[in-house]
Amino acid sequence: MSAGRGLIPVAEALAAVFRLTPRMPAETVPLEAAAGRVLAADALARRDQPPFAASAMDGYAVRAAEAVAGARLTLAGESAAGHRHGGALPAGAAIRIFTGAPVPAGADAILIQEDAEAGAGLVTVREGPAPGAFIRPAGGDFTLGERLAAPLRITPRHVALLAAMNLATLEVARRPRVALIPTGDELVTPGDTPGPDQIVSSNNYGLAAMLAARGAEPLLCPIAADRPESLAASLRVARDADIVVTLGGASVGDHDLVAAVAAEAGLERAFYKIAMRPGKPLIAGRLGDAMLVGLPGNPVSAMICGEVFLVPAIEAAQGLPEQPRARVPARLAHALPANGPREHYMRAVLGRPAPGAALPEVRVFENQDSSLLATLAQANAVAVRPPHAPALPEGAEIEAIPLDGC
Ligand SMILES: Nc1nc2c(c(=O)[nH]1)N[C@H]1C(S)=C(S)[C@@H](COP(=O)(O)OP(=O)(O)OC[C@H]3O[C@@H](n4cnc5c(N)ncnc54)[C@H](O)[C@@H]3O)O[C@H]1N2
Ligand code: MOO
Repeated sequence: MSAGRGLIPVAEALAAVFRLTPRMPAETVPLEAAAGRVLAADALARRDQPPFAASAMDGYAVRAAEAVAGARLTLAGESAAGHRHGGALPAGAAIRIFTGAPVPAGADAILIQEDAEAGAGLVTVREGPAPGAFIRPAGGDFTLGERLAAPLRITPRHVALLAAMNLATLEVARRPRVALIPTGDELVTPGDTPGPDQIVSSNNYGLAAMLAARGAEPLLCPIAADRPESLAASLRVARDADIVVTLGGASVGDHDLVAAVAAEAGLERAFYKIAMRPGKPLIAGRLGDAMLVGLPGNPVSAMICGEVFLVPAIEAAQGLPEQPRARVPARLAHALPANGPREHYMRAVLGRPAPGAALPEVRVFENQDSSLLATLAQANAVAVRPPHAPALPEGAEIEAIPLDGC
């Protein structure tokens, strides 16, 4: 089906963005700075964990065959976490032991203290443990050389594991530097006093937050005025970044300068104008060693193009697989009209399944005007409609991209 006059399909545009995306070299960071970064080389455990058979409970290390109900065992010493008992367990004896302490040689079970009575150098067994009870075998968690394979986005759970593996530093992909250049005489910085015809620049801040959450280092550039020299100067400064993102000025109006000024600056354009709503005037290409992405100015267009193109690019730049945003199937809570020629990314709220239904329910905002940031903030997903999709009744299945871990 036609994507609409000369507009390229979203999937093709994303494939081009992946081809343009620069891949980041590895750098070494301390463990405490590793969360959120992408592991660039396999991390290998530097020891077994636990490094010795350890007690899982407070009680007595015993031989299960001797520690039967009614038996009286001689108390022969103590093993605490960090201070093992020097010798082996003598015959007919028990060794006091605490959680995390090494199990003495000869012991094969832990008699928990609730099942014993102690006094006068003796331990009387109330209920005997099964062989192996409450002993964590050496290497039961992981063993020397066991690996956490790259590439991998490091979560707090991985940080705990990497610390236990005795790794103080890690090889991770460098953060891609993303220069964000807002354009337009109408813009002022948040906190400034706008003139009567001015508005506050929002796209650069929203995108900086979005991309930083995916591991990028955003660089907030000054607002470029609607004059070619101003934008050209911004591009000269920004091209040292890995990814240069212009905001606004992408369309066809007399003051929309990005395509012309970027071409003048040496942009090797990969595409301009895509079959996406919102986001039609998207531009991408290579500018020196950087990828340039020219986002539309309408705030929702910029943010949704950020989610659909820049988030996957930032992940790929850090060595993660080239993947479009994950979609989930959902059930429409209401009917939708037929779609036009552009793939439509509709702000929506994804909720629980309706009673008796398997799929989550999705409600699409009625007003999808690409200037409305309030509805974007209320949305937790975007429902996606292919070009020329037919009208859908209530209850029809539709795909949605969950946002922000929804
Ligand atoms: N005749 C046509 N007009 C328009 C077309 C078209 O095909 N033919 N496309 C429309 C579409 S779709 C979009 S999207 C916009 C995109 O235009 P630009 O990328 O050139 O964006 P601007 O004109 O610079 O700005 C649009 C709008 O967004 C506001 N804006 C810009 N930057 C920011 C910012 N950093 N923070 C907040 N708001 C921003 C700007 O003030 C405008 O209101 O073009 C349509 N027009
Ligand atoms: O593509 Mo524009 O982004 O429809 O508003």
